[in-house]
Amino acid sequence: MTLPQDHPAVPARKLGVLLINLGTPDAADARSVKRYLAEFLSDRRVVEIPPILWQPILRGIILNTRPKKSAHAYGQVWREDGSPLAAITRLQAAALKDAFGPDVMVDWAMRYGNPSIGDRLAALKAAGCERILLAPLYPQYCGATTATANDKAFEVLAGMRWQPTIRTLPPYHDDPAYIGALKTSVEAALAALDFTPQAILASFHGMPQRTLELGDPYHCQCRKTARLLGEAMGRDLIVTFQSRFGRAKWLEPATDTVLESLPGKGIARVAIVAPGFSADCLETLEELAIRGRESFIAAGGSDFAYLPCLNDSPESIAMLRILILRELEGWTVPA
Ligand SMILES: C=CC1=C(C)c2cc3[nH]c(cc4nc(cc5[nH]c(cc1n2)c(C)c5CCC(=O)O)C(CCC(=O)O)=C4C)c(C)c3C=C
Ligand SMILES: [Fe+2]
Ligand SMILES: [Fe+2]
Repeated sequence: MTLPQDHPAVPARKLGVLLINLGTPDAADARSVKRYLAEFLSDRRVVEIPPILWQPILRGIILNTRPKKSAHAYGQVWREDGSPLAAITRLQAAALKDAFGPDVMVDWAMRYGNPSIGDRLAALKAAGCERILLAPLYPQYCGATTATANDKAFEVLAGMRWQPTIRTLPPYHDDPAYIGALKTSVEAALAALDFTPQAILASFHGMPQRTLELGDPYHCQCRKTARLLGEAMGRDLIVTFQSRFGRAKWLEPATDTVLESLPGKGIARVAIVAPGFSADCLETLEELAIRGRESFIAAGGSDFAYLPCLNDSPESIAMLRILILRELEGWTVPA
């Protein structure tokens, strides 16, 4: 879109972009994981059970059992520069900073844990950003991810006497820039394999089935992403949902169930990609790449490849730059 002649561009203002992802513990130990899970699983956008019923279960059972198990899982994927999710989001912010130059400040935050949305919003404001784009890095909109990230930012803004002006990044599940970046990334990863997969799974994080019935667009947006990616690649993808949590019915089919069923159907060579995660994390590196592989091979599979997320690859940064620039339109000053 170009601005009409009689509608001049706004004067120069310092612009800020805050990349937001889910959150992760500060360290791969049970104490840190407990602190992180307590915050995450107390979010009413994530667990929609009334607190009077849920908090005793969370405090009495889950926070006494899960942290140790999860800390072990985090330990298997932890990097020298920290939790993969945080390390990769930091790299994405640094690459975008280079891509935008000095007129746009780029920072990053986590919805749960550190660096917090409150601290980073305050830092952008203190650095003189009068206009800030909140960019939750979830291609598919979900109340439990996109909405709660924005809620937290607006909660922080509610405490500011002089608020910056705010925009939010829309979901980009069907954006040609995103589908194109996925196609480039997946095809490059497939070309580097030493086997030819008979099937490719597109595994998305699951959600309770009830959220679909209540009108959350997440499930439909996941399916649309997979359809468009499949069309772009000229082959069908098997859509599955992973990381089931709790006793309620979750979206199906479940990634683990499908993986284990494939060898029995004559499919012994698979590749799996997780297009809903903008950065690799516990749920991809441990649940898919380690446990998924183990269960597929144990079920009789012969070859398994986990294809990485977009992360800070050149195609990912080029895509994010396009999506972000579009939202900054009218805020930017023509060169
Ligand atoms: C990408 C979208 C995500 C949706 C939708 C989502 C929903 C959701 N998740 C849980 C419970 C857990 N998720 C955990 C980790 C986790 N989840 C996402 C993304 C989505 N979650 C990411 C990126 C991560 C990885 C974090 C990391 O540190 O690498 C965990 C913690 C790990 C564990 O103990 O297994 C839990 C718990 C629910 C209940 C939910 C929707 C209702
Ligand atoms: Fe999750
Ligand atoms: Fe998990």
